[in-house]
Amino acid sequence: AWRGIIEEFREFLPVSEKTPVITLLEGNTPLIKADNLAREILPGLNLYLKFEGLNPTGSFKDRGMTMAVSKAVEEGAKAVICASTGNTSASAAAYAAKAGLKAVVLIPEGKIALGKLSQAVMYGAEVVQIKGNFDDALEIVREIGAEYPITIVNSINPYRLQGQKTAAFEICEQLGRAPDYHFIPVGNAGNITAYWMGYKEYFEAGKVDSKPKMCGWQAAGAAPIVLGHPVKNPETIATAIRIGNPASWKGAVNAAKESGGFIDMVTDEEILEAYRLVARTEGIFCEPASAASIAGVIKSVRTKGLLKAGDVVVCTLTGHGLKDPDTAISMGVKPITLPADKEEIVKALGF
Ligand SMILES: Cc1ncc(COP(=O)(O)O)c(/C=C/C(=O)C(=O)O)c1O
Repeated sequence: AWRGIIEEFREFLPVSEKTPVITLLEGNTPLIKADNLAREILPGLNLYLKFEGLNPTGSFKDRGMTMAVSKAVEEGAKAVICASTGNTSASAAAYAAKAGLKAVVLIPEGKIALGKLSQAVMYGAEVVQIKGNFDDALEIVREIGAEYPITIVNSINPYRLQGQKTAAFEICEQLGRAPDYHFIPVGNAGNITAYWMGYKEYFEAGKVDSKPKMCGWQAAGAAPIVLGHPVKNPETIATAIRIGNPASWKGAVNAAKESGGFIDMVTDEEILEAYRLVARTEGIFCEPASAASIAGVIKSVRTKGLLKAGDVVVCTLTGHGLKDPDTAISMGVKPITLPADKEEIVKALGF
């Protein structure tokens, strides 16, 4: 039975027998062949979706958090802290609860998806909504972590990237090879950095004989790496990646360059088109930020002529759609309301 990513990938992780393993059995998420979606974008494309929304707290953050919290316990920490657009705080709160640690989370007031806030609250974190954005919150967390005995578990904590690189290992095992391209959303840029680390390690270990081109996607209103400068007031409906000054900026640029890939951006409209399309063609409900990777595939085909039939492309869908019910309801097909009368309903449905 699956024992969580630390036990499954121990040989590739900075853990020893002294490391307590705090796990919610994260990882082992499905790699789904998306033939219906591929047909809508580019017939013949071998498109796979790594659905990280099926992790214990509904996002990829659990991979990094099992490592960061296990190492925090090993080092005698009593409390953890993070800034978050939502998913990091949900995951930190859950793993802290499992570990018996206190969790303090700083989130941008009014800019966190409902599902994520409900998780941080339920897992028992101290939830602080700041009058500012994620970048402001991260700055404060860096200062607090430097002055007080509390472990920062944002992806500036190297153990987070160590845990997150295991998704690349799983993809290589599931595909039996590395993909030609890996498309991924980019916010604080830890995940694209972690995946590239993972693909390189698996290649160097002789587990695969190639590495993918890393293709990162920012939201047009929050695209500091694409623009080449921090964005003071980032704005996007994909609130998970509403970040103006990514902590792993260098790692992301390095991943794109070393792999022969790139970092580009997609508009909110393109993100929402992809968000709806993947749900309607594949029955997969991801959150808006995750759909940036699919919007990137669509843009790459439509405007960049980048991909061709036969290419093996993996998109990471980073979070579950249930995280952000408000966006789903506002962007989905409107429900109709009718009296509880069969005839009325049958008529309205045009049977
Ligand atoms: C669904 C979802 N998709 C993509 C990203 C971007 O990953 P990174 O580029 O590694 O930051 C996030 C990130 C969220 C936070 O940064 C946070 O929770 O504080 C996310 O939740």
